[in-house]
Amino acid sequence: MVEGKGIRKSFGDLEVLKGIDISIAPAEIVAILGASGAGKTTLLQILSSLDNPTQGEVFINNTAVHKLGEKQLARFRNQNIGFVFQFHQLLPEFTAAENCMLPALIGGIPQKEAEKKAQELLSFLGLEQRLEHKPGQLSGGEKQRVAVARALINDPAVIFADEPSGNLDSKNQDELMDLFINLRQQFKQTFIIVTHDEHLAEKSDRTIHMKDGFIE
Ligand SMILES: Nc1ncnc2c1ncn2[C@@H]1O[C@H](COP(=O)(O)OP(=O)(O)OP(=O)(O)O)[C@@H](O)[C@H]1O
Repeated sequence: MVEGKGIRKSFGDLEVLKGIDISIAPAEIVAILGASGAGKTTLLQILSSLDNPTQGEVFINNTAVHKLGEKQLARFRNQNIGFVFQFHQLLPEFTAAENCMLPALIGGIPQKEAEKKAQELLSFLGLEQRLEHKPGQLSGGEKQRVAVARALINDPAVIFADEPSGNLDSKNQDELMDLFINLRQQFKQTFIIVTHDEHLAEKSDRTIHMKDGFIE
């Protein structure tokens, strides 16, 4: 499903990723762990096509994403990938339902259909009473669930999450991981999650430990 071959990444003289080979199967939940500065976020950004490797290749769903042009890549991301970040990055002037449906509208789904899908997803995530709330009227856990719904709206095959629970208390952290496991069961998505939390990582199918730009 997601494959990185011989990935190296340098920022100027600093080599942050030093030759990484990684292969993640469909419907697998993988947690990437490691000390601060080990290169976890850099690897996630490259595997998810948000950044280019200095060397190496990335395949998502058998597509060589490093070879796509900018327009093709934007389209590919919209259709195939969901992103969840530590800070939910919801648009403050829009309601939960509007935030959730945005990627569907960008992908060309008609408004009514996008609305319906957003309602279904938010209800599935226990937010049926919050559809018209704006992010400022939601709790941290609720905001993060809206962000998860937004990541799921185009039925992506793979979800990349960078410290998705980093901003949540331990109860909400647990709930978020259980949600990912539940979603994988329902929709068979692949989840690749950068986390500092060993407890969360224990619930994943596989943990990958990074150290100084290598996989241990
Ligand atoms: N755009 C950039 N320009 C220069 N250096 C960068 C850039 N992005 C990351 N780095 C450096 O690359 C190294 C790895 O960063 P990265 O964010 O991948 O680590 P991480 O393992 O995710 O750490 P953390 O757990 O603290 O988020 C760090 O030393 C960081 O300073």
